[in-house]
Amino acid sequence: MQGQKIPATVITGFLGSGKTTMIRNLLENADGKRIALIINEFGDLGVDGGLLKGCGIEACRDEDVIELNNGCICCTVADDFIPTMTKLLDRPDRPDHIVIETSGLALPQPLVAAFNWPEIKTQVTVDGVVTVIDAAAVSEGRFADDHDKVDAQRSQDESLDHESPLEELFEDQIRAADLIILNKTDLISGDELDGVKGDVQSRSVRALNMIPASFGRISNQLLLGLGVGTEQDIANRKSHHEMEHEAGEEHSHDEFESFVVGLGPVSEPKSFVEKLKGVIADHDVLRLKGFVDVPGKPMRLVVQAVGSRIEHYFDRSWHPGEERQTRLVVIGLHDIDAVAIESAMNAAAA
Ligand SMILES: Nc1nc2c(ncn2[C@@H]2O[C@H](COP(=O)(O)OP(=O)(O)OP(=O)(O)O)[C@@H](O)[C@H]2O)c(=O)[nH]1
Repeated sequence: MQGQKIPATVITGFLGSGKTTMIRNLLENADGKRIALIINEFGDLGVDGGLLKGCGIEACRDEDVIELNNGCICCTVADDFIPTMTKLLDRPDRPDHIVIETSGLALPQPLVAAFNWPEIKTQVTVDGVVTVIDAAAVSEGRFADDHDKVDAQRSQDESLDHESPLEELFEDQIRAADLIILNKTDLISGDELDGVKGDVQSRSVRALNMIPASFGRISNQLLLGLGVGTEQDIANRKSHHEMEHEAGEEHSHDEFESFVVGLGPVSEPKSFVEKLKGVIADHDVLRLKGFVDVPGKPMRLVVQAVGSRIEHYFDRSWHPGEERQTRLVVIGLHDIDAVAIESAMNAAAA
């Protein structure tokens, strides 16, 4: 029992694993609970907040959706997260539950540790860390594909301790978890799911609690009310980066790069999306998402790509007075060729 403290659920998981989709489901089933959302994204375009704000779900009031877009939450704890939490806690109408969506590149550990800061420790506790995993991506080996190369590098240089940045993050997010959602099971077979479970468990010394799901459809009874108080156990869940930091290395997100591409109106969205698939494949784009202005359509088009999988749909009407724009955020590894990608996207939109 955590007394009168407000429970906060931290939802983490790699880029595009399905965090926002799961949160939407959670809000749709809020059952009268007042839930405040803190959403952190990598990249300057608040797509997740933009999708949740005004989504029409009764439990999702615009003032309860707080966006933190000044970098990954794990690096901006003191400047962004703590002041945001204190402001939220000072409101006269305090929420029943707080849900924090980290960016797909965030290490959850520093965020969870922040709940031990005196400003918030007496008022909030971490109900649990929920890590969403793209089971289809794991099954395709997207987080482990550099093993041979890394092992070869290690054998050349004894001091080298780095796995691929994707694999390290994947493991850090698993190690922080109280509950793991193996999402996107609609894309894999039962045998593949068993393989994913084995792979994920092999990355943690603790026995993991894993639930398979598709489109984040999990009962709130399973998701909320874990009652763990994870902040008290954070010392046992060290990330690769914390261990490296103890060895004198600094944590940064230098391995990843994001930029926003602004384009003109797109009159042929189907063909645009087909061409984007090629751009993503040619340039190893990890994540691409944003909004598209389709002339003659009253609705805003959402484009979402996770690796080679791409989706597009109209989500809501452009608001009166809102500028109709085509803006997409692109995320990749640090050597991604932003100039070539921007020019290819311009060509795709033409
Ligand atoms: N097939 C399938 N697609 C899914 C599932 N869950 C989410 N998606 C799709 O995956 C894409 C990314 O989902 P999001 O919920 O935005 O993922 P996210 O983790 O919030 O993404 P970031 O915040 O960018 O890291 C969207 O196109 C979703 O529709 C699922 O279970 N199955």
